[in-house]
Order: sequence, then C-alpha cells, then structure tokens
Amino acid sequence: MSRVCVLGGGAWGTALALTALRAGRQVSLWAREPQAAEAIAMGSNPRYLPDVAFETGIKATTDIASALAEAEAVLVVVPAQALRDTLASAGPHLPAGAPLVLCAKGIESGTGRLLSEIAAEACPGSSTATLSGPSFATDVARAMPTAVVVAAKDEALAADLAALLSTPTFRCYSTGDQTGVEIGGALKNVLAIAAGAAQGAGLGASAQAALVTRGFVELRRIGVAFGAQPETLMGLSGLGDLVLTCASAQSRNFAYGLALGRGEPLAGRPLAEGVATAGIAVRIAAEKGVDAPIIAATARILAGKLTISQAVESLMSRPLKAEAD
Ligand SMILES: NC(=O)C1=CN([C@@H]2O[C@H](COP(=O)(O)OP(=O)(O)OC[C@H]3O[C@@H](n4cnc5c(N)ncnc54)[C@H](OP(=O)(O)O)[C@@H]3O)[C@@H](O)[C@H]2O)C=CC1
Ligand SMILES: O=C(CO)COP(=O)(O)O
Repeated sequence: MSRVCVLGGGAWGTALALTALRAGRQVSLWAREPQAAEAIAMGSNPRYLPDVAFETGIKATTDIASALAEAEAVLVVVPAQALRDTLASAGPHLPAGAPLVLCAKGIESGTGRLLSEIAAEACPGSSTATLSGPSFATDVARAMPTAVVVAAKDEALAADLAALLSTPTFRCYSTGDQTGVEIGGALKNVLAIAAGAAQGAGLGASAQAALVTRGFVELRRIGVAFGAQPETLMGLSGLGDLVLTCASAQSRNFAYGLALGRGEPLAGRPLAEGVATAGIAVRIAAEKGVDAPIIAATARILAGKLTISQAVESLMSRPLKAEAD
C-alpha cells in the first residue's frame, strides 16, 4: 500500500493527510469546498488549522471519484454523524480491496451504531479499521510527537495500516480490539464535556479528578459490556485520550463544556462530538444494564433537563456502596 486517500478536509483530515505524506505516501484528499481544497493543496487550512503552515504535496480536490481513484487505503475523517452519508457518496468509487480507516470518534445518534457497524452497512464489501488515541490535530500537523492506535478485527491489517501511517513523530500501535478502541474514543468526548463544565462552573480540582476517574469507570463498564478488552480501555484510545481531552481547553469537547459551565453561548461553537454521543450513550448503557450516572447527568445537562448544580447534588447523594471498580 502506498496510495492513501483522505475523505474530509477539516483539522483532523488535514493532519492525517500530512502524516501520510510524511510517511512517504502519495496522498489525495477530498474536501467539500473548493477554497478548502485549493488551500490545502497550497499548504494551509485557514478555517480549521489557522495557525499552521505546512508542506505542499497533498492532491486535494472536491471530486470524490478522482480522490478515491487508485487509493489503496481510505481514511474517513468526517464527523461521526456524517459518516453514513459520506460513505454512501464514496461507495460507488471505492477501489476494490482498499480498507476504510475510520478516524472519527462517536456513535450514530439515531441508531446507536458504532462507526465500524455503519461502515459495514454502507460499504459491505470493504474491510474496516479504526484509528484513535490522544492526538490533537494541530500537534500532529506540526509534527509534534504523538502516539495512536490502529485497530482492526484482522490484526494483520491493523499492523499493515499502522506501518503505512507511522512516521518518526507519529507512532501507530496496532490491536485487534476494534470495539474497545471505538468505545473509548466515543465516550471520552462526553466525559471531556463534563470535565469542562465542572471547571467552567468552578467546582474545583478535586471534583475534576473525581469526575475523570469515576467517568473512566463508566467508560470501562460500557466497553466491557460490548466485549472490549479492559487493557484496550486502559490504553491510548481509552484512558490516554480521556486524560488528554479532560485536561486541555485545546479539546473542543472540553471547551464546549467550559462554555456550558460558565453560562456562555453554545451556538456556533466548533464541532464537539460528545454532544451528539451523550444521549445515545445513555440509551446504550441502559440497554446493556450498565450504571453510568456521570454520562447520564451530562446528557441531561446537554438536553437542558438538569442544571450543573442539580447534577452535582444528585451525583453526590447517590447511595454509597462498596465499589468493586
Ligand atoms: N481535531 C482533532 O484534533 C481530532 C479530531 N478527531 C475526530 O475526527 C473527526 C473529524 O474532526 P475534525 O476534522 O477535527 O473536524 P472539523 O470540524 O475540523 O472538520 C470537519 C470536516 O468534515 C466535513 N464535514 C462536516 N459535515 C460534513 C458532512 N455532513 N458531510 C461531509 N463532510 C462533512 C467538514 O467540511 P466543511 O468544511 O465543508 O463543512 C470538514 O472538512 C471527529 O470525529 C473528531 O472527533 C480525532 C482526533 C483528533
Ligand atoms: O480527540 C481528540 C484528541 O485525541 C480531539 O478532541 P476534541 O474533538 O475534543 O478537540
């Protein structure tokens, strides 16, 4: 494999296209807007990576068929809720045998499908992998040291894709636990909103640490209920990404929570995947019989059904029991 196509010209799509370029691959990229494609081809992405100038060499286009032509691997880097429609557009042009590498973090809000399940429905002939882990697009675009994981049920495919995308500054581990990697990436976004809201509401550093730690327990419980391996949830794509995004306003999910906690306007903010994932995560947890009170409280706050102080009161007054986890 040496020809990589990236679907999506946002922050993460651009950063991953640059990584593939730096790994020595031929890289095409599909963006919806002509200005975006032109800028990326010329070494900038003013809307999504405003402060980063980068090398040229990405063949960016608004023509999805030409972007996909001859691709040997396809990185799908549009928001989770746009994945199904994007794959429907890409499907007729996918080169035979090219795996889909799913790079978004979320769960489909209407159906509860994981992203690999959406891909299996939309492109039944394609194999899929998931790329996830603690990695801010600006860091990656600037070639700052970063480690992620590529997961596929076919472990040899995961290892091949990890080798395809690794560079001296972008270290890709590989695993066969795709479900574990997907769950970690989706749920950490919800918890990052909660952590940002706690900070914005001035609840203090002790509350913040309790929230992240007990939130991780909920992420792990849900992951295990899906059959994920606990080690995966403890790894880069679970705990690692949770730690990153719950501690930095560079995270759009954390920043969304911060604005929420401060009572600032939320309309028009950058993409925060956790907003669409929170409600469906609660439904999934309930279906699996998993107790997830922090995720549930976050969803209710986002839906305007609970204030942050009511959420704190309800979480702090839950009956204490000996916690096995
Ligand atoms: N940014 C980051 O640091 C990281 C992001 N991710 C994940 O990657 C995914 C994408 O995030 P990111 O690139 O940062 O997001 P951005 O908001 O930066 O970019 C989103 C991109 O998707 C396109 N897009 C939006 N809606 C649709 C749609 N309905 N159909 C097709 N394309 C659409 C946008 O195009 P247009 O401009 O035309 O609207 C844009 O190119 C998310 O799931 C995120 O969680 C993962 C790791 C790191
Ligand atoms: O997933 C990310 C880092 O690993 C990016 O987080 P945000 O989408 O919250 O910015």
